[in-house]
Amino acid sequence: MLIVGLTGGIATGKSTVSRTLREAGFPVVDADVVAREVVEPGTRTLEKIKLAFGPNIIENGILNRDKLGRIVFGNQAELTRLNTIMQPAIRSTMLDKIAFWRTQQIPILIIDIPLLFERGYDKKDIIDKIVVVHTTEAIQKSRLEARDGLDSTQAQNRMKSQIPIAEKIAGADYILDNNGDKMSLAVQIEKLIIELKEIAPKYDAK
Ligand SMILES: CC(C)(COP(=O)(O)OP(=O)(O)OC[C@H]1O[C@@H](n2cnc3c(N)ncnc32)[C@H](O)[C@@H]1O)[C@@H](O)C(=O)NCCC(=O)NCCS
Ligand SMILES: Nc1ncnc2c1ncn2[C@@H]1O[C@H](COP(=O)(O)OP(=O)(O)OP(=O)(O)O)[C@@H](O)[C@H]1O
Repeated sequence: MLIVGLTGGIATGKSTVSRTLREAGFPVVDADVVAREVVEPGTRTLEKIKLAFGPNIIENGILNRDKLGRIVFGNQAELTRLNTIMQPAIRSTMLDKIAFWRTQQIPILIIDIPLLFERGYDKKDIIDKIVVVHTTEAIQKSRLEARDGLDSTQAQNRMKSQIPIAEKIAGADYILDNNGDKMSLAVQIEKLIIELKEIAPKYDAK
């Protein structure tokens, strides 16, 4: 199985790309979805978050994501505290999902993971090829503000919580430029699919 890591900066278009890949028939493991699963009501990770950030971070058993986002984005110490709790749980669930897909005899698995580089998934021990979807910072910021209803400072804080996109591009095997319209992105994705299908047989025995 060829494992393809899809990453980029916040709001540069990963979900838009992974949606298209899913529609084209590729299974996708989404780290943002996993990050929600591991804090579902009753989980040990949610309990740890409650201990670290106080009981008010949970309302009716459910994590208040907006409140936690306001605490951690823009405050490195708090973000590190959250990451220390979340990352082991996210990693272990991701590995379980990858192990499941290995039993399904599929040629290509897509891993949509915003923090691929930040979390060391670029070592090629798990992920074989890296796709980076990028935009300019100005476009990234305006799409982020529009999608999530954030003000300029909140958007900037979230962007600054990740390594610069130029470093991600430097580590990419495939690059998708999402500064244009969605049609331009779709054309690049079609080309990417052809290239991935070409190399996938080399990973059959893996
Ligand atoms: C702080 C939380 C509750 C805010 O939730 P919210 O629903 O507002 O955002 P969501 O989870 O949808 O994330 C949106 C984007 O923010 C960025 N982001 C999320 N967590 C982080 C982080 N720890 N560091 C840097 N960027 C992050 C990613 O690009 C992600 O796609 C949430 O982001 C969280 O639990 N983060 C820690 C878990 C994590 O590392 N997730 C990323 C998966 S690898
Ligand atoms: N080419 C494009 N033209 C206009 N808007 C776009 C384009 N690509 C993506 N968008 C919009 O930009 C926003 C961010 O895209 P998307 O949600 O795919 O980013 P993401 O990288 O998955 O974000 P996150 O890191 O938060 O998960 C969305 O509202 C999406 O519809």
